[in-house]
Amino acid sequence: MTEDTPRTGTHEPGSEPCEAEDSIPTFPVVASGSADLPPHHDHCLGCGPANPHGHQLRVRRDAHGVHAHHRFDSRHVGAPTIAHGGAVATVLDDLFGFLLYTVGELAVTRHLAIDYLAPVLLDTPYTLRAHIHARDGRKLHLRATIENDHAHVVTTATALFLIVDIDHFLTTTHQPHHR
Ligand SMILES: CCCCCCCCCCCCCCCC(=O)SCCNC(=O)CCNC(=O)[C@H](O)C(C)(C)COP(=O)(O)OP(=O)(O)OC[C@H]1O[C@@H](n2cnc3c(N)ncnc32)[C@H](O)[C@@H]1OP(=O)(O)O
Repeated sequence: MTEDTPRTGTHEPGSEPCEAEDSIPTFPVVASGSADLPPHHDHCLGCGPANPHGHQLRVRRDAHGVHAHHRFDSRHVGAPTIAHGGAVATVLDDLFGFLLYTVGELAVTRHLAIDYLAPVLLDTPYTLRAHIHARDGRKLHLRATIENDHAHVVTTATALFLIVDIDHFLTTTHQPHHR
């Protein structure tokens, strides 16, 4: 761990931004019931407020994990009137990334699986929820749902995130893994 390593610890709601002065994102543990969690970084495709092409997801921690309210719009169209499955996956992957605020660690997606049970419609309100199903060492097994205003679940997702250290983001020589 170096002095550039993202900090972990307890975050008082609304007290400090996600990014340190040197622009290295931090993943402090954020208390349940707090206000919006900080975006991963300003230009994050899922949640960055400065990314005009992004989803600008706003996520809160709750007693079970994290949740968000979201509407897909015409930028995310797949089949007419329906959100593109890749856009839905983007938002779910990013939502999973907010669970890092419940563990206070850096982690990345190793596996993401999505069941599209019913179309996700454009310009329609949805509630997204994610929680940690199990932790096994550095493996985080995660689950998520998207439900409509009638409490019907339209999408479910599971993910395996692996905890990594800061060097993961600093090296440019990653080798692919073959399973
Ligand atoms: C300048 C600083 C910037 C900092 C900035 C921070 C930003 C933080 C942003 C977060 C924001 C989030 C946003 C959304 C989340 C993304 O978008 S993350 C981006 C997408 N993901 C990636 O790029 C990850 C690419 N993959 C990798 O780099 C490497 O594969 C990994 C994930 C580091 C894992 O490599 P590894 O450590 O060698 O692990 P590997 O041996 O493959 O597997 C580890 C274990 O998992 C098991 N496993 C693997 N796959 C499976 C599977 N499908 N099922 C079951 N088990 C499996 C293996 O069997 C193994 O088990 P054990 O043998 O240990 O018991």
